[in-house]
Amino acid sequence: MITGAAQMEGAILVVAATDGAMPQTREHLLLTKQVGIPKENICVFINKADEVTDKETRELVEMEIREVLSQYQFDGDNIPVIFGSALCALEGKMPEIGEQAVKQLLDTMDEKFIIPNRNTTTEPLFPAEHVYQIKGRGTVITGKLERGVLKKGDKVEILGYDKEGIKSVITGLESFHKTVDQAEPGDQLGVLLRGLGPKDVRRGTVLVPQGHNHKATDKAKAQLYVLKHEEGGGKTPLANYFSEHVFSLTWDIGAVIKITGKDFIMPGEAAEVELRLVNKMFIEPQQRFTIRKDQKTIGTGVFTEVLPSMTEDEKDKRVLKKAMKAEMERLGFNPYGEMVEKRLKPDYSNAPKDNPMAKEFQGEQA
Ligand SMILES: Nc1nc2c(ncn2[C@@H]2O[C@H](COP(=O)(O)OP(=O)(O)OP(=O)(O)O)[C@@H](O)[C@H]2O)c(=O)[nH]1
Repeated sequence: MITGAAQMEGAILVVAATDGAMPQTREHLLLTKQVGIPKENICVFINKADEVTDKETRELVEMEIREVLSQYQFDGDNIPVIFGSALCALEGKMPEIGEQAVKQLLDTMDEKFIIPNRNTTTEPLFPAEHVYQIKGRGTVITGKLERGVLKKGDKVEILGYDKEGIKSVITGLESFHKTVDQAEPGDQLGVLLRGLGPKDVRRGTVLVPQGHNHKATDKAKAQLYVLKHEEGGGKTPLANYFSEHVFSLTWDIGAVIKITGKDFIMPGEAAEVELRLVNKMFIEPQQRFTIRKDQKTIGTGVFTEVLPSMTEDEKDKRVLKKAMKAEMERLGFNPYGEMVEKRLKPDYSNAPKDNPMAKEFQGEQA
């Protein structure tokens, strides 16, 4: 769900009646909060009801999921919970848990979900999801208009992946195969742009109006929460200079994490960090992000301050390696994995012995 998560305004939490709440249930609830889905806009579909027919087990699964919802500050007592079976719906069997349950799910969403406040007065922001080159017409970017209004003829600029100052004009807007003159926040759009080269825009860049005062940056401060293992996260803490993959809006990119004020972030803990990205991207305060490793969400956070881009020295890989080596020698153990240790050959002779944190890094790397 992660990269698509920038697009979401409501959520159906699907739980198998045979399994109940799993670590990924918690992970997704956290992410649901993280992407700012209104609390009213969530409902639960307990699937595989064909395999769990007795009332008591169903009640137990429902109770458990309501408890988990409450743990994550959702209204566990009142969130709609629907039992059904996707398989029966597909195969046209047992309509009361098949087709009818799916219809009930759709009706519930129609009735209960609120349309989020769509900000039409602020400066537009349109993150690119997909980019197509159409011969003779130009470049089409698809995605969701995050905020503001876009009109045909608007002068826009592309920002992100080190790009800045690439200007264009909107020559057409399309929403669900219909040409429109104006697009509003929340609209799923195709935006046709004039005069762009194939490398000017890609997934993860954003469109903002010309005259904006953003600057793409590769350095920002953020507040980061590291997921617990039970929330689908990793088992090991996060150490200084860890390189991870950061996802925000529609972009995702490698980043080095510097922790402010402490050496590690334990699973279940939050801390202030500085993120140093591989490319300059669109970042603004309050923008949310997640950190993923090996298909797993290990952290979620919010950018708090945009910092000036990195200096050449800060970008220098050798400087980073030196810092990692110094960190290993200061801690007296290696949090970065064998490969790094082999390459950097830290000298532990003057390092403190038996750092209790060392064992936190044994076993599975987060
Ligand atoms: N009995 C039964 N099986 C179902 C139902 N819905 C899905 N399944 C089966 O459950 C299995 C998992 O389905 P997926 O669609 O891969 O579910 P998923 O949530 O992506 O699974 P994960 O990868 O484990 O997260 C498949 O074999 C489906 O056929 C259902 O309503 N009843």
